[in-house]
Amino acid sequence: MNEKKIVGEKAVDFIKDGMVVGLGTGSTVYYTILKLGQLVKDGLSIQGIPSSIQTKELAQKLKIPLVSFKDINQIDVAIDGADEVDSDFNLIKGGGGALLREKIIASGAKNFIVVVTPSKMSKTLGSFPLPVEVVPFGYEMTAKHIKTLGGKPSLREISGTPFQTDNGNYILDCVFPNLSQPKEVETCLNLIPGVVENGLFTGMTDLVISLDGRNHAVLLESGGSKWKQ
Ligand SMILES: O=C[C@H](O)[C@H](O)[C@H](O)COP(=O)(O)O
Repeated sequence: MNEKKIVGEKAVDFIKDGMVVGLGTGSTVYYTILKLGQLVKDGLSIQGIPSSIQTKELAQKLKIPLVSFKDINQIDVAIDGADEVDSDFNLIKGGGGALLREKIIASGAKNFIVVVTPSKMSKTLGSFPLPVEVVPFGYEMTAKHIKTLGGKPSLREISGTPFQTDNGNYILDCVFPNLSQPKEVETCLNLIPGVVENGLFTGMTDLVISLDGRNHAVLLESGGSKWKQ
């Protein structure tokens, strides 16, 4: 049984003909995109807007028509995975380094759906180190400023060289002992010179798709949901 496939595929139930769909990044939304590719092949007419080069290449392979921001007025639905989800549906994202483009897309979407396996759900955020995208120039100084907020940053590296995002930036993975006030931390981090964006997505999620005890997809709506049909 593939948990990611069950929750990922369920999200396509919310996609209708003619929609502009924000396509997230990662191994869970991968199944959403595969399913969308199948539906497009069968005649569904949508336009996708990808949140990473990886997703763009996948969508192109599946022949999902893509648009750019200059050609659209709004994104109808964005679908994405997450690294951690709290009880108010605030998120930590960016485990794959795509957080900036993902946040631009989610913030421009009428509705934002998050697809996660149950292991990602927690009462309070903080088990997953918070990814913060920073410009390479002076990132050591940016890291010092993050420490004053209580975070312990470490530069993300691949085989000894800094990981680079699709935007040419670095990622500092920051352990925060307490993320019970995620909105505050999200705002304060983005005020630090050198920080481009951080992986806290607060107050953005309209619907979480996860699994129940029998491994069936469940739809969870937050109290503050702004879900619009
Ligand atoms: O940068 C990556 C994204 O924020 C992903 O959506 C997140 O890391 C979850 O990915 P996955 O579904 O592979 O766990």
